[in-house]
Amino acid sequence: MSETRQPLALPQDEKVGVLLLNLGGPDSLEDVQPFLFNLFSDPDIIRLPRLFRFLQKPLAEFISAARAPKSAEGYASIGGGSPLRRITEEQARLDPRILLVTVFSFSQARALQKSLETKHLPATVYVGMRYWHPFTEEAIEQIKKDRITRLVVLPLYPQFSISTSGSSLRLLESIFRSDEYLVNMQHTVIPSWYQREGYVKAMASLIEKEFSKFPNPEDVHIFFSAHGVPVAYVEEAGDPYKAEMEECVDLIMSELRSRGVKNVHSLAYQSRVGPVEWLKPYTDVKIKELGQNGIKSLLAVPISFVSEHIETLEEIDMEYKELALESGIVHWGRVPALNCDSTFITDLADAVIEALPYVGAMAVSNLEARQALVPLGSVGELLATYDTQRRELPAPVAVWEWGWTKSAETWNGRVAMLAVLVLLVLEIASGKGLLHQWGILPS
Ligand SMILES: C=CC1=C(C)c2cc3[nH]c(cc4nc(cc5[nH]c(cc1n2)c(C)c5CCC(=O)O)C(CCC(=O)O)=C4C)c(C)c3C=C
Ligand SMILES: [Fe+2]
Repeated sequence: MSETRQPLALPQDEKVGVLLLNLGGPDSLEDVQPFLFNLFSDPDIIRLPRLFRFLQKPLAEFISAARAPKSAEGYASIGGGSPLRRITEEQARLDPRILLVTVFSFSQARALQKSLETKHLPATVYVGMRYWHPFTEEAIEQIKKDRITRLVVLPLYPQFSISTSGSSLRLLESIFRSDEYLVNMQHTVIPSWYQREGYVKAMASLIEKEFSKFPNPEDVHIFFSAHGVPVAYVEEAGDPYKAEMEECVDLIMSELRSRGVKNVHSLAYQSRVGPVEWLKPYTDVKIKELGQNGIKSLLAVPISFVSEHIETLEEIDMEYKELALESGIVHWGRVPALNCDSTFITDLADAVIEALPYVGAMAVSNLEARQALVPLGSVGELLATYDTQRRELPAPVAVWEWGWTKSAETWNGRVAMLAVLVLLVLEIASGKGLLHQWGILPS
């Protein structure tokens, strides 16, 4: 973690790139529905049975239209769009002059590039989002234009999940496979990094700092809230997310204990959508329970994401805060996201430098890499270590809300259109049906 690391001995014609992968979020309210469409088109978010894969896009169209009004309300309440792009771009390439002016809004990409320069590694840091601009495909185009020869792929999720880093890596795999330049470009992936000392210390420091804002810091309940995933991801597809999350919380708590912090803590999962069972305890249920049990001071710690986003700014800061106060909690606090925290960014830079020797090499020969739940390696090697059978998973999102609602008529129309589409596809595929009988389609 020192700034005085020796320059890396790289051949002169090597050009190093770092690709930060992230989720992406709508820049404006008009972007909400197309953003949701991209999200629900992802088979790692809604995995349909093989026979029904052709319905992925119509279904995504349907669900995104259904969810857009509620989702847009959330984005409207945080200023009309997601701050994710701005923060992530700033995380890549930090310009210290501008930092003095607007400290908080600085993106991780800028910061990481600056930190790598300080550590004598000239590298270009790119941002590739999964569901919105700048898309991963756009970042890859730039990487090709810049003639990058060694690439370190760094998903900006501390813990690995099939639905986040896994989905981004699957997309990368398909892009890499279909391009001659990329097939030959050497790369490695840092699949998860919640166990890194710098990350753990940075999180512990942020938590400690918030304590001082409470009247009785020793009574504060530390409440880790992670984004949930459906239970089936963990139990049926082998997603390591839950195990990594629990280990991550243990590591941060051990660091706090070593600093003399004795506070009680708990972990819950937020942001579930749809009717299927998600990881428990649910954040809202747990908050109520803590209130009923007489907890008066609660410090919420968002743990699955390193940037401020809709689920910190709206769900935690507004919805959960209100619920906590209604449940009897008197003193509420929230730990800010790491964003461009210098300990964190410096540690990410170290992670990149440590991963570089594995670019193009089989990381499984490295003991430390092998011990991780998801080992360091190339995109292909990584995807071979988990979820290999790509089992069918229940759709996490409600496709239909029963009951006579205001939008029922619109939805009847949409359902009818969807049914016609399904019948049409089935008829074309089978060569049989009414349209063939009536001579509308040739036999
Ligand atoms: C580790 C983080 C995340 C996991 C795991 C995750 C899984 C997951 N998410 C959905 C559905 C939605 N996610 C949405 C937004 C969103 N999700 C994450 C992170 C994780 N998701 C972030 C950071 C964001 C916000 C981006 C931003 O704009 O700031 C949304 C859209 C918002 C909404 O309508 O609530 C949906 C929908 C599923 C189904 C899932 C696991 C299967
Ligand atoms: Fe999500």
